Amino acid sequence: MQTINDPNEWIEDAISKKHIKYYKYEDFRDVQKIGSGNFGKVYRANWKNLEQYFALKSLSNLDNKAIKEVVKEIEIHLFLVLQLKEKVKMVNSKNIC
Ligand SMILES: Nc1ncnc2c1ncn2[C@@H]1O[C@H](COP(=O)(O)OP(=O)(O)OP(=O)(O)O)[C@@H](O)[C@H]1O
Repeated sequence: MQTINDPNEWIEDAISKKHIKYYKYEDFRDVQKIGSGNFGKVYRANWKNLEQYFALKSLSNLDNKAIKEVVKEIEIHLFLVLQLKEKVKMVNSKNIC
């Protein structure tokens, strides 16, 4: 298991390499708490002028364990997005034939 020496540095590095997209907190509005988990609280919010809701997660303690949880969640999201894109491609190719 890889050890992360400085979680803040790890996050900054992931953002600069564009592995993680950075959103300014001030661009979110109508932030409302919707739940809490082992790593912190979860809020729903709108971003900029979009009506769509986003889930914001605040980590109460940014340590190695929390970072690994963040990475795991990003991997799950990426996997689901890729699966969805494949399904859309399949539907589109069926419609073309
Ligand atoms: N994307 C989301 N949309 C709506 N509600 C969410 C979303 N993510 C989290 N929640 C709510 O916040 C709660 C806590 O979520 P969170 O992911 O922090 O913890 P968990 O998955 O329940 O447990 P753990 O802390 O062990 O990962 C969830 O149970 C759910 O009610």
